[in-house]
Amino acid sequence: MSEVQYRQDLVRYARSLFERGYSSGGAGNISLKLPDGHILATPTNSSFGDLDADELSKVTMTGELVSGHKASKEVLMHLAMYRQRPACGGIVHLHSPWLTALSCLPDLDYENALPAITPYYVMRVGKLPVVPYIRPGSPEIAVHVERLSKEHNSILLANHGPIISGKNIREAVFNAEELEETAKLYFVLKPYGMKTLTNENIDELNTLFNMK
Ligand SMILES: O=C(O)[C@@H](O)C(=O)COP(=O)(O)O
Ligand SMILES: [Zn+2]
Repeated sequence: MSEVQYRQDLVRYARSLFERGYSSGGAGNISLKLPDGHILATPTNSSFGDLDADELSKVTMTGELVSGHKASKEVLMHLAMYRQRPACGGIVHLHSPWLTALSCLPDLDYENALPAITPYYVMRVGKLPVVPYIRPGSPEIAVHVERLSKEHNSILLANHGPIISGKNIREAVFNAEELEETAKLYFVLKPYGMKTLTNENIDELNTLFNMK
């Protein structure tokens, strides 16, 4: 695939997320790994709805701008995740409504904010650890993300939103969609209580269908 195609892919997935309400205004950022080892990211203050493929920020793995507009203020957080997950090819950070609502709950389990309520959530994500609230753009977020990324493809930033990775941008978006749906289910079920999968159920899924 050429770099032009990677750029078009990023623009297309961003627009799709925007049109379906996963991101609004200038919220969120996306990146992917290019075959040359550089990272292509959304510029700071850009909207997922109207990205220009030629203006995307191309940065080195240490964050220097190679071309395009100034990168997202969260680029260090993305780079921390790529460093810890060598097979990762795409990352999305969203302010999607259900996950952002989840990130604001007072009684969050910081080890795992979303229990194993469905098999597909277990296959794609499994566990969702939480980083305590830190202001957006702080390099300190990257330190926490680096600590958690080795074991987890998705992390929730308290009072902010999720950062979600995948083998490529398509998989990262699929994981984000599954996670957002699971957060929605969690809120729908919370007043009634919910039956979660057993450790045996989870082990079986991880053996047969691990997509993480
Ligand atoms: O919440 C924030 O301010 C950032 O995390 C964000 O989502 C958008 O920042 P930029 O990518 O720098 O526009
Ligand atoms: Zn954000």
